[in-house]
Amino acid sequence: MPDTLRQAIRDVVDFPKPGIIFKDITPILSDAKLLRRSVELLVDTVSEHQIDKVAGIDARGFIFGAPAAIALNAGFVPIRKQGKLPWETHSLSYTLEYGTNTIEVHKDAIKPGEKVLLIDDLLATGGTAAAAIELLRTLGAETVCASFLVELSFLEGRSKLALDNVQSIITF
Ligand SMILES: O=P(O)(O)OC[C@H]1O[C@H](OP(=O)(O)OP(=O)(O)O)[C@H](O)[C@@H]1O
Ligand SMILES: Nc1ncnc2[nH]cnc12
Repeated sequence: MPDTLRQAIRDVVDFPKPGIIFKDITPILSDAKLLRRSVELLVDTVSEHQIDKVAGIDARGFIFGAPAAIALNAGFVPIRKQGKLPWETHSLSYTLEYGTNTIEVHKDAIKPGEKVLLIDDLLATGGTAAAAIELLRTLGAETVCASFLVELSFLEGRSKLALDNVQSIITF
C-alpha cells in the first residue's frame, strides 16, 4: 500500500516558488481507500495506550491528525499559524523549505507530562516540526513520536528533530 500511496502523489514543479518541487497529496485525499489507509498507517506508528493527545500542524496536519486522534482515543490539539487561535498562546517562528512562518499553540492545550503524537502530512527541512516539538516542550508535554505521511529524506529534516521516534510512511 505505501507504493500505491507514493504513486498517487503528484509533483508540481516551481510551486509555491521557483525551484521547489511540491508534493501534492490531494489525489490521496480524494480517494476513499487511500485516505483511510493513510490514517491507519499513521495510527499504527504508535500504541493506543501511549498517547493522550495528537497534535496536528496547520493546515495539512489537521486532515490526518484529527481522525488519528479519534482512532487512538486521544484528544486533538491544533498547532496553528499565527493569529488564528483565540486564547492565550505560546508562539515560535521558524524557517521551512519555501519561507518563514510562525506557529502557535494554546497554553492550556496539554497538561504537563501528557504523552503526545505529533502528526503532519510532510517532513521536508524539518523546520516546522522542530518548532512544533519545541512548542509542545514549552507546555511540558512529552512528544513520544512524530509521524509523517511523506518524508523528503534528501532534505535531512529528521536530523533537526530531537526525537528518537520519527516515522514516515512514504519516503522520497
Ligand atoms: O519540513 P519543512 O521544511 O518545515 O516543511 C514542512 C511543512 O510545510 C508544509 O506546510 P505549509 O507551511 O506549506 O502549510 P500548509 O499545510 O498550510 O500548506 C507541510 O504541510 C509541513 O507542515
Ligand atoms: N516540497 C514540498 N511539497 C509539499 N509540501 C512541502 N512542505 C515543504 N516542502 C514541501
